[in-house]
Amino acid sequence: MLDNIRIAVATYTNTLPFLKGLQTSSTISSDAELLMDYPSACAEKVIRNEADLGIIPIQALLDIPNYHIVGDYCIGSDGEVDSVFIFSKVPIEEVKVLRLDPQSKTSNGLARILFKYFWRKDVDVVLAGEADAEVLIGDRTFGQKSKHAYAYDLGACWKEFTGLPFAFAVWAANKELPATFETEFNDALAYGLTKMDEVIADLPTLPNFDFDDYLRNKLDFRLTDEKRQAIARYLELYQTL
Ligand SMILES: C=C(O[C@@H]1C=C(C(=O)O)C=C[C@H]1O)C(=O)O
Repeated sequence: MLDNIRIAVATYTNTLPFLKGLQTSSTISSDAELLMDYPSACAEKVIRNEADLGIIPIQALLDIPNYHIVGDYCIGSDGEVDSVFIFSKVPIEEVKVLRLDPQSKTSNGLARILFKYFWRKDVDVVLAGEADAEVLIGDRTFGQKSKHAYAYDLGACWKEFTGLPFAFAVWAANKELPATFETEFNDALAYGLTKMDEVIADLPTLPNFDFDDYLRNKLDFRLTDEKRQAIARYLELYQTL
């Protein structure tokens, strides 16, 4: 039995309903420690065993031996997600250099998958420096869509490519966890999602971004069979890059 379970939680708005549930649950607050960071850093913590479970970008599942997905929820969408983009100076068919987002794992891989198999186009991929297009995820994209010549929503592009919804990140552990903990954990996530009104009421107002629409309509937190299919498809394609 683990005394103090370490949970890596993303600092993005899309994780706030889950965070509310985890902070409200007396069992989770007494048995667990919440470690807050951006998504790629949450993954590193679980990979390096500095956390026992966390919200894991699905690409990083490939780096966690014996991972197991915990519970029935994810950060996903069925089409447009409104916080995962390729912002570009030119139309997608003219992109030569693509810059990745250091805070992302899944969406960086998703952009490369889409270039290769959906747009069928070779691009140079860089981690920093000049580029004609960039991957950008999370809160840093809010209200930015109209400021770029071209914006491609990767949730929408994936749906057009596969006909499937998508799960960008899932709750996953790097070890066996007590079944009672996993049940409490999943119940806490479910409870947090019922508190959406409170989560939204606490958010600021942004000129070009609708938090209500984002959290209630664009994001889809249920880890359905179709999303599990999407994860399997993504991981298969990622390994051919
Ligand atoms: C929809 C999003 O999903 C995120 C995208 C991730 C990624 O690209 O690695 C990881 C975690 C999720 O929070 C987002 O944060 O905008």
